[in-house]
Amino acid sequence: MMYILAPSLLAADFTILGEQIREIQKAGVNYLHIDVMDGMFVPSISFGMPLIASIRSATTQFFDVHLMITDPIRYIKDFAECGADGITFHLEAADHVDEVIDRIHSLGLKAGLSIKPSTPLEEVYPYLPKLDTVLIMSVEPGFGGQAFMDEAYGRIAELRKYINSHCLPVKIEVDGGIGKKNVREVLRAGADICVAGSAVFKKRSISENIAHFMEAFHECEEEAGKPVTE
Ligand SMILES: O=C(CO)[C@@H](O)[C@H](O)COP(=O)(O)O
Ligand SMILES: [Fe+2]
Repeated sequence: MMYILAPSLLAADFTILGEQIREIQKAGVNYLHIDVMDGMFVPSISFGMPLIASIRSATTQFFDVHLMITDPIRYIKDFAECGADGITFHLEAADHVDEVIDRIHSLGLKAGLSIKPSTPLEEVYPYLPKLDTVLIMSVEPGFGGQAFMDEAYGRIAELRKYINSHCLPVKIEVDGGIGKKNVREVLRAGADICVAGSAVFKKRSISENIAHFMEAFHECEEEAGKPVTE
């Protein structure tokens, strides 16, 4: 099991964005989580295609685009063209979820489906065989820097149990309020990919912050690899 850290660009310092992206890559992290908000599906507006296209030329990292937008099918092609490697959209925002997944795959990208904290987990089950990732929101989507909602642990564990029992290769991504204090619990509950904005970009240096995550990842990887003894 190899865990993935997905630093969320939303918390970056945009005056030195290029430098910060290089620092993440230098620390060995090959993923960037890019939150797109439209002011409709969520109250806030973040950034869109021009920013993604601009940073695309600066890095080979996997661009994990998290669309918090209403009716996402309208923009899948645009996000593919500006450099997304994977697109995750919200189940609550799409009328025809299957169609959006198919559109993402037809453009050669990984497809992810996200649910808000109040959406019943079972609603993603019918789509699991087609998906590359499920993104469990551990905060209300819309803003960085919020506190992790503890109810997410049970949802992650339940989804992990379902995925394993059906032998599905889909990955579990968890987004919102993850830091060095709770990352181990998130992984133990069953996450594969941890999104972290504030905990990567704020307080200490990016490289120190990433080192804390890597330490937790290694510990939990060892734990998970251990034979179970009773
Ligand atoms: O999608 C979202 C928020 O809607 C997230 O990706 C946040 O940007 C994560 O930030 P932190 O909670 O880690 O600060
Ligand atoms: Fe996100």
